[in-house]
Amino acid sequence: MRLYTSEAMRAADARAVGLGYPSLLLMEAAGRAVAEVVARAYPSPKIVVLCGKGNNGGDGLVAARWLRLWGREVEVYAAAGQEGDAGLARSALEAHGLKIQPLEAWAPEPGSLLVDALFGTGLRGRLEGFWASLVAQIRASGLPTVAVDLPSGLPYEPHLEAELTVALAGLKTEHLFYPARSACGRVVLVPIGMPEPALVSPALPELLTPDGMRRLLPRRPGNANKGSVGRVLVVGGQAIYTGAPTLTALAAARSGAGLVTVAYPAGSAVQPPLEAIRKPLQDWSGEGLQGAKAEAVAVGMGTGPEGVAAARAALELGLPTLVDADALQVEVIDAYLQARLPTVITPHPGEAGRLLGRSAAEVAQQPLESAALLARRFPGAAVVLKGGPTVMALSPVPDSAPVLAVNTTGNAAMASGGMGDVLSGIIAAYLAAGLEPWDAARLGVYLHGLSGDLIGKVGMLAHEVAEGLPEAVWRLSKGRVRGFWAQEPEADEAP
Ligand SMILES: NC(=O)C1=CN([C@@H]2O[C@H](COP(=O)(O)OP(=O)(O)OC[C@H]3O[C@@H](n4cnc5c(N)ncnc54)[C@H](O)[C@@H]3O)[C@@H](O)[C@H]2O)[C@@H](O)CC1
Ligand SMILES: Nc1ncnc2c1ncn2[C@@H]1O[C@H](COP(=O)(O)OP(=O)(O)O)[C@@H](O)[C@H]1O
Ligand SMILES: [K+]
Repeated sequence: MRLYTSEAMRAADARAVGLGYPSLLLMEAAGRAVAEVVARAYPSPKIVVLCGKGNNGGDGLVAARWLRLWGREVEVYAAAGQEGDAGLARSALEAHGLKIQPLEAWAPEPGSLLVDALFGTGLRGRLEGFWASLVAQIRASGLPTVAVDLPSGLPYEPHLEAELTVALAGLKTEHLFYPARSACGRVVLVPIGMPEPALVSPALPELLTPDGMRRLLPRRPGNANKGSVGRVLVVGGQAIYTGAPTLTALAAARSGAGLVTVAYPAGSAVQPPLEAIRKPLQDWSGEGLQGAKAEAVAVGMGTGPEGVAAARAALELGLPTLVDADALQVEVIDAYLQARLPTVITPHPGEAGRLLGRSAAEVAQQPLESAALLARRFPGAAVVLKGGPTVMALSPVPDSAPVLAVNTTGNAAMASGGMGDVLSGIIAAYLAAGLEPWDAARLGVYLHGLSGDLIGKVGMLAHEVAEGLPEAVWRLSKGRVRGFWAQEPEADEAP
């Protein structure tokens, strides 16, 4: 599944039409799907559909027809001058005897439900004049609103705020990224019959889906032993961040690693989990790490200024490595890539900003672009730019266009200390289990967020997210996970 910009979705529409798929069929499917979602989510109120001049308005006119045919009380207010498919949708509705009123005549009616079919992906620039005051009037009414495709006005200000948004054919950036995402409310994605070749475009970011991620889960044969399913070495810890490597080790073990070893400065207060092997080090010379039994390393968590020394010591093991936190320095990552080691880097916006020479705020405002820049700067490394949502990027070879992926799990309750350390442990466990960096990164990010969603409450702690991983993996493996865009998420899995 791909993530679209408005432009990319319009291109997909054009490809469908180019393939011979009639656009009126798409509009009919879109409008009917909107009607179905509205009818199910709002069984009783009077429905007021507000339609613009373009195809978004056309979808609203189709939805109004079906809702009326299903016996719902429907009023329609529309801009004048629909043409093409939207014009046909208008005459089809009028053929059923419904009188369409001008948009200017709309006034808020308490108890009604609004369907916002004013603007979708065709909006160019901010709303002004009549449209801006209509948006203000609708918002001031406080009436519940269902948006067709996008809340009108997005991604600019002003825009409508929807309780529910019915995304047509594919999810758009506004449905995933803040602040626009807040205006969408609950998002339900509906297919509209678009031919698959029209939808797929490798240049668009991949959206991590339950099906896609389930396929990446490593199989655990019945005769597995602790040495055969992946052993992880965690290298970190220092005076004040003694919990960080412990959380990473816990998460690696909870992700199925057969053995976890924690290497930390001797004399520090690091307390590895009971099940872990301890490796207290006298210094970061690297000698102390030799002989550690592992198939992958996680380095950098809680090392403070010793991060570079720790990462250089770990580099000598020649293993697939996850580089995090204090080890995230340009010279470290370059050294790993020069050594041709499979590498995953997991910066948060502050660390990414440091690597790119930008501010954390700039990175957080442009996560897709920033992840792509990091991938180009560090070709061969799987880049995990953490955030809500986390974005991943990989340029397989120098100067290659990065492939991008966007996570679809996780929630704001995960904004608390130690969550990143847990993510590092998960990804390291999958590296140790033999997954390629790109697969380990995507699966790890997805499961981390899924475990957080299964808890879903503010105040949850990082170690609880680690403890929840077996349940998250089990549900994913059994096909019991649905994307946030599903019409009816399973009751016991919704946050
Ligand atoms: N084949 C297709 O193209 C399909 C399109 N679909 C729907 O069509 C929508 C896109 O339709 P359109 O491309 O017609 O675009 P919209 O309906 O989103 O908006 C286009 C209209 O808005 C006006 N407009 C643009 N910017 C404005 C601004 N800043 N201020 C005031 N007016 C402005 C344009 O002049 C035009 O009349 C999608 O969001 C979706 O709802 C669906 O029907 C499915 C198929
Ligand atoms: N609002 C949010 N939505 C989704 N995930 C979030 C959100 N806030 C934080 N997270 C996740 O929590 C983790 C935080 O990582 P990080 O900042 O490195 O924490 P720490 O350094 O305390 O371990 C990341 O994986 C991030 O994606
Ligand atoms: K809309």
